[in-house]
Amino acid sequence: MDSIVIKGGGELHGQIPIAGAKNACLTLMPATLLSDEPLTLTNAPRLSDIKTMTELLQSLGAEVTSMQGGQVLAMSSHDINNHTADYDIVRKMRASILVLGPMLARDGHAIVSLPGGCAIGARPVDLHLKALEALGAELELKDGYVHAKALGGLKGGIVDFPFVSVGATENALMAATLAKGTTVIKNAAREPEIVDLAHCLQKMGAQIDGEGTETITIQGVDRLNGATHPVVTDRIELGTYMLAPAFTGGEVELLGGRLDLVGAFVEKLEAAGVSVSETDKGLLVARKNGRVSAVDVVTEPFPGFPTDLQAQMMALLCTADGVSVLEEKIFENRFMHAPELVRMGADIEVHGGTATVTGVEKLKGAPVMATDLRASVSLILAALAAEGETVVSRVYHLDRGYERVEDKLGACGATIERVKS
Ligand SMILES: CC(=O)N[C@H]1[C@@H](OP(=O)(O)OP(=O)(O)OC[C@H]2O[C@@H](n3ccc(=O)[nH]c3=O)[C@H](O)[C@@H]2O)O[C@H](CO)[C@@H](O)[C@@H]1O
Ligand SMILES: C=C(OP(=O)(O)O)C(=O)O
Repeated sequence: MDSIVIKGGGELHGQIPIAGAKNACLTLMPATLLSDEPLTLTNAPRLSDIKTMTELLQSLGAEVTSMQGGQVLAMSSHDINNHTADYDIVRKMRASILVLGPMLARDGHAIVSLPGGCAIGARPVDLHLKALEALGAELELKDGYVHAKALGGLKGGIVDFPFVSVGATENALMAATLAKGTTVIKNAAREPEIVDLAHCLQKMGAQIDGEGTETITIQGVDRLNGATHPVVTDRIELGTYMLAPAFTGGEVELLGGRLDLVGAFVEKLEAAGVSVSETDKGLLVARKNGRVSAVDVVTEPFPGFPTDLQAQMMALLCTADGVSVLEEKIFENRFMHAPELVRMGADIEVHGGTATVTGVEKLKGAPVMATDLRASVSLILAALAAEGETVVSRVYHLDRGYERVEDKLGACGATIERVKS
């Protein structure tokens, strides 16, 4: 298993290009199952999760060709010749559940393994299933698999979510594009990845209104055509690298960065004393004076502060001046980075969904273990400004969501290398 070795100290200066969003690409790829014409995605990120989704789609009969080093994915799903998404692939990646809605909508049947929980929480899929039932699907859970049928085809209906779910909104949205009649999704997720999916589906001929708001209305059509679509910028990769100069001092320009993707996060960054400005090419982040200030953070669905940036923000606040309180409202077990940061000298107390961080002057390098995707990168960020050497092990988590992290940070002056084993 590879590890990442970082020697802390030294400001960062330079530019970092931001890739297309993992969480958008993983929902755009299953959309290929809705049409027998080709769907081409440009600006795809080069990540292990994309390879896993490629394998899953290929197992269902889709052709997926990766071009330009992985930045272009040409997909074609002339026929779905296997309607079962197997446990061995689904268990690797929760986004696999997103093939359920499209297969059901196109062919009226699908069998998909339940993804199960993961390190950050139980992560049930009941809302995905209820949404599909509201569109007329009959569902049965057998031997760990969801068996779904809609033999006369899906029918438009009202999908009223009790709380916001990104994944369930995506599954419902894709399924509704081919359902007969009108579907209204209430309390829909408003994440940029949902808007990106809706824009791609619109290019494929879907009739969708209200994406980016709480109510999405879909008028079902008989078939969808092919399209070419660029994957939206990864707001989580963007936020992660915006934090790098906040840890180390210096100035970094994030190429392709957009304020509208990271509004709530930027508010907190500025409150902590970090400056953010727009440039022709993206966003410029600088921390010119001493320590950052403590700030309180509550994670919420978009447009609130994203759960996927909570670990990285906590790492920053470990050396802030004062006491910060972070409340995690999306996932019940998303503080696994806290004990690892404590190994580096942080003062963090976790009670349920709340972490209280009392800033210390400096963290110290240590051997630490990545427990999940965002936890991994929070440890790398912390290590950039820590005294001495940090070795982050189990970085396969990192490779799910960040391409070439060592090259991107190394280009700005960080002392960071991947050690293969
Ligand atoms: C609202 C939110 O911030 N969602 C995040 C979530 O999306 P993801 O789509 O994975 O998760 P959801 O948005 O569906 O989950 C939101 C909440 O709803 C619960 N839930 C979800 C589905 C369901 O059927 N039943 C149920 O109870 C989840 O356990 C969670 O507490 O993780 C992604 C990866 O970290 C993030 O990029 C998303 O921003
Ligand atoms: C937890 C994440 O991804 P996933 O939902 O694929 O586990 C994430 O993107 O931070």
